[in-house]
Amino acid sequence: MRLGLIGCGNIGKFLLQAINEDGLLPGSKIVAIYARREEIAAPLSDEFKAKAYGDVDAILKSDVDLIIEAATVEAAKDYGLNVLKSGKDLLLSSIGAMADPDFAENANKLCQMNNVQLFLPSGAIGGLDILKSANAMNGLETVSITTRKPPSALPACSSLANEKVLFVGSAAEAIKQFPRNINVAIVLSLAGLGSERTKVKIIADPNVVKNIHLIEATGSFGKLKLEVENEPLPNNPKTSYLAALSVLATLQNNEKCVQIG
Ligand SMILES: NC(=O)C1=CN([C@@H]2O[C@H](COP(=O)(O)OP(=O)(O)OC[C@H]3O[C@@H](n4cnc5c(N)ncnc54)[C@H](O)[C@@H]3O)[C@@H](O)[C@H]2O)C=CC1
Ligand SMILES: O=C([O-])CC(=O)C(=O)O
Repeated sequence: MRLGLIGCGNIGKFLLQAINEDGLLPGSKIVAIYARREEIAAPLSDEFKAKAYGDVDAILKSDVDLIIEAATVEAAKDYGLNVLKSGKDLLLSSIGAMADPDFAENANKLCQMNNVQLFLPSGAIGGLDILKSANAMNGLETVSITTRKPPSALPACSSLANEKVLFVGSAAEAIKQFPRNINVAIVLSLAGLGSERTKVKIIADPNVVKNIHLIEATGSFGKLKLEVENEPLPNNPKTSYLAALSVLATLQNNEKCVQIG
């Protein structure tokens, strides 16, 4: 596979290292990168032997097979549909884009029309397999996620002495208010009850150093309780290491004949 990358921050650099340097996706390479600033793209282009492009359209005209978005929800919305229109597969890190009903509907249509695929990795959480099974006969009743992060991983709460609940509400509202911090709630919504019925609580907690996500669900299947204590990425406390790993794992699994889960 020839891969294109939009966004050269922490997840992007992790992928360049893992795929182009460490060979963790045999037969595939990131051959095209786009960062908004040339001074970011140029040294990465040299180091990882991936051509830096000045805009995304130029990458879409090249012979890449799949585009990885590792930028922001806004960027995912700006570029995502054009990627699918151009006949390339798309992998979104910023799954929050899918909370926009127009974007989600158009993305679905384009995938069908152009016979391309949209990959939505599980990111910094898990349990999506359970929710999908639990809802196979519409038996899922409640789904919630409680996210607890250090204040440095959340906006506008750097000097907290005690834990503070920043948000309680639907996943649809959470991603509007915290587009950089709660993409996990949207992938959870997509696997289960949708973004209006998925409940979210976000807590800034000065006593934790990890990004902790507690997922709870009930339904005819029984009950689910799953807590992930995520190590943050070294250069970005906002992003969990598992989120970057899940992008790599999705790419490693997408063409396998035997599909697990
Ligand atoms: N699904 C999940 O569990 C998670 C998803 N995410 C999503 O992944 C994204 C990337 O995460 P990180 O790499 O840790 O963030 P980061 O902040 O380290 O890197 C993002 C990079 O994208 C660049 N960027 C922003 N807008 C752009 C645009 N329009 N075009 C090209 N580049 C652009 C920024 O300059 C930055 O270098 C986050 O913004 C978030 O939306 C992050 C963590 C978990
Ligand atoms: O990395 C995490 O723990 C979750 C996150 O930022 C997101 O879902 O946007």
